[in-house]
Amino acid sequence: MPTSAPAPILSLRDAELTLGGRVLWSGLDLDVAPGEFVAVLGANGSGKTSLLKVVLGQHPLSAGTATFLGEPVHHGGRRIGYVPQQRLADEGTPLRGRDLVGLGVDGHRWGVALPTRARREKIDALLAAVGAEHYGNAPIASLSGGEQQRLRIGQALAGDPALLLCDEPLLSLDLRAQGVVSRLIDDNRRARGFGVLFVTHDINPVLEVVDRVLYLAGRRFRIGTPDEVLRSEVLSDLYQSPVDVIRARGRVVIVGTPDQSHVHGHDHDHGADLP
Ligand SMILES: Nc1ncnc2c1ncn2[C@@H]1O[C@H](COP(=O)(O)OP(=O)(O)OP(=O)(O)O)[C@@H](O)[C@H]1O
Repeated sequence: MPTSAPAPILSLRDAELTLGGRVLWSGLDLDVAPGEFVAVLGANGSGKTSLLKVVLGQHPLSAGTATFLGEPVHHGGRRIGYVPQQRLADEGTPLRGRDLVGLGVDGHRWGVALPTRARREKIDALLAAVGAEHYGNAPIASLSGGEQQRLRIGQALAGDPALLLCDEPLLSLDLRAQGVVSRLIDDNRRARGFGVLFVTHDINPVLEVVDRVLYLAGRRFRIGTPDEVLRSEVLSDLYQSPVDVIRARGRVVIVGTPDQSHVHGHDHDHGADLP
């Protein structure tokens, strides 16, 4: 008997987003299945972060629908984890690693505090899930970018998300930490079955773990596997100008997009992230 595909956790239908009088994208159809890892790529200003904000109920669509677990998306919806685009913690912040994770635990209790011991055990379990048990008591400002990102992911997992939204979580991390954080998200989505919508300007650190890519450019988009989307003819058509996609040593390099800073694959070779 044929088995039917599981219902998507997130569905956008004929979705259009207008911000500041400008249409960022339109006609967007996107389904994210349970456990699926979707990377969101595209030029600066193409509306990647804004897509996450639509899912968070912070930006209303100008047309179409967006549903999460069968209900229209809305602000403050439960079971969506969010790792925001943020720089490293300020020097002098008094928060320890476990306090950061604890904010996630408390944030999902809707005013009903957990007993102290249960709360501590939950935080310990989350620290272990992200491999951060050794620095739970360290002030977060003393931790590396990769260590802080682990804690942020632990915080985002506190609400048992069905969907994890990540906005450039690898920014400012070195190559090794990018690999560690990517694997951590991948391991947890496999173990816990949540879907992932992962905004990134560089596909390479997650190329091996993504199921599909959503590429936004010039109000339009393409969705498919990396092999289907990251092709010269597909991106040239999307950008309406010649773009070359080069595969070299397992990496994808995209050359010729109108947005000059958006060149995948060059940045890490030089050990620095482009903005
Ligand atoms: N609240 C808002 N009101 C008006 N315009 C906005 C608002 N939020 C974002 N924008 C504009 O919408 C466009 C898309 O922004 P967004 O942050 O989604 O792009 P992005 O694809 O994530 O870009 P980047 O790769 O540079 O982070 C930008 O031109 C931005 O200035």
